[in-house]
Amino acid sequence: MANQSSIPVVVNGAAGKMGREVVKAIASTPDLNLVAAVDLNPNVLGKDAGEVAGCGTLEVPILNDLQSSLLLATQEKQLGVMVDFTHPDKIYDNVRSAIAYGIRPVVGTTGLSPEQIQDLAAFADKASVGCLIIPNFSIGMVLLQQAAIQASKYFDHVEIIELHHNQKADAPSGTAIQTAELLSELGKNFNPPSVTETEHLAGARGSLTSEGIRIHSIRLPGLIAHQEVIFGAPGQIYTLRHDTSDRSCYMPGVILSVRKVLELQSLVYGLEKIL
Ligand SMILES: NC(=O)C1=CN([C@@H]2O[C@H](COP(=O)(O)OP(=O)(O)OC[C@H]3O[C@@H](n4cnc5c(N)ncnc54)[C@H](OP(=O)(O)O)[C@@H]3O)[C@@H](O)[C@H]2O)C=CC1
Ligand SMILES: O=C(O)C1=N[C@H](C(=O)O)C[C@H](O)C1
Repeated sequence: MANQSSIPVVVNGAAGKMGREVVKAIASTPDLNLVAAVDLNPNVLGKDAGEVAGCGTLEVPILNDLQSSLLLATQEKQLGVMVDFTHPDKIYDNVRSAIAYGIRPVVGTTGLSPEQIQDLAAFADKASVGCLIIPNFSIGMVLLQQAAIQASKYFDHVEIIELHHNQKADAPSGTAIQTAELLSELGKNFNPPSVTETEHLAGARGSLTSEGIRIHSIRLPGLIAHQEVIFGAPGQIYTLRHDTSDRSCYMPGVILSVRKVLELQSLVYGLEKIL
C-alpha cells in the first residue's frame, strides 16, 4: 500500500523482460509506488501491470502514452522517477521527455551514443534534474569492472567477449562499451600490434573501440547476459567472467538508483558512481 512519502515511479517498457521484473520489484518495495506503466506492445494495452508481471493486481493499467503517464506522475506530492527499459531507438526521446516534465530518469536501456549522452547531460544540467544512465545494474558486473581496471595496470593486451540472448537489439552491449571506456581511463594504449592482420571475413576480429579494445558479440537462445574480459601476456591468460542466470540480479541496483536519482541535479553514468 502506497503512503504519502513513497516515491512515484513510472515504468516505461513495463511488459518487457526487464520491465516486468521492475514492476514486481516496485510492488514489493514499500517506499516505491507504481503510478503508471507504459508499453507499446498492443497485446498488453489496458491490462493490469501487476498481472502482466505475474505479481497480482496492482490496479495500474498499461498505457501506450508516455507523455500522459509522465504528467500523471507530476501530480504526485513527491518527485517522480521514470525507469526505462524499452528500445535503443527510443531511449533518447524518452529521457528528454521525462526531464522536460521534471521526472527523474533511471535509464537501463542501452544503445545511447556518447554524443546523445553528452546532450542529455547538458539538458539535465540546465533543468537541474537528476538522471542516471546505468549500462548494467548488477553488483557482480561492477566488481568485474573494478577487477579489470586493476588488471589493466599490469596487462597491455585485452579483449572483451559479451554473450547475450538473441532477442537483444543492440551490439555491442552497453556493458561491454562501458567496460572498454573504464579501462581507457588509465590513459593506456592497449593491444600494440605485433603483425599486420588481414580479415578474410569482415568482422572476424570483432569491433574495435576508440580505446583500441576489441569487443566480440555472441547472440544465442539459451543465453541471458554474460561477459568475459580476457587479459593476455607472454605465458599467461587472466580471465574475468560474469554470468547472469536470472534478471532479478538487476533489481537491487534498480531500486537503489530510483532512490539515489532524487538526490542528484545532473546526469550520472554508471552504477559504480552511486554505490
Ligand atoms: N542496464 C541493465 O542492467 C540492463 C539493460 N537492459 C537493456 O534494457 C533494454 C530492454 O531490454 P529487455 O527488457 O530485455 O527488452 P524487451 O524487448 O523484453 O522489452 C522492451 C519492452 O518495451 C516495449 N517498448 C519498445 N519501445 C517502446 C517505447 N518507445 N515505449 C514504451 N515501450 C516500448 C517493448 O514492446 P514491443 O515488444 O512491442 O516492442 C517491450 O515490451 C535493452 O536496451 C537492454 O539492453 C537489459 C537488461 C539489463
Ligand atoms: O539486453 C540485455 O539483456 C542486457 N543489456 C545490457 C547491456 O547491453 O549491457 C545489460 C546486460 O548485459 C543485459
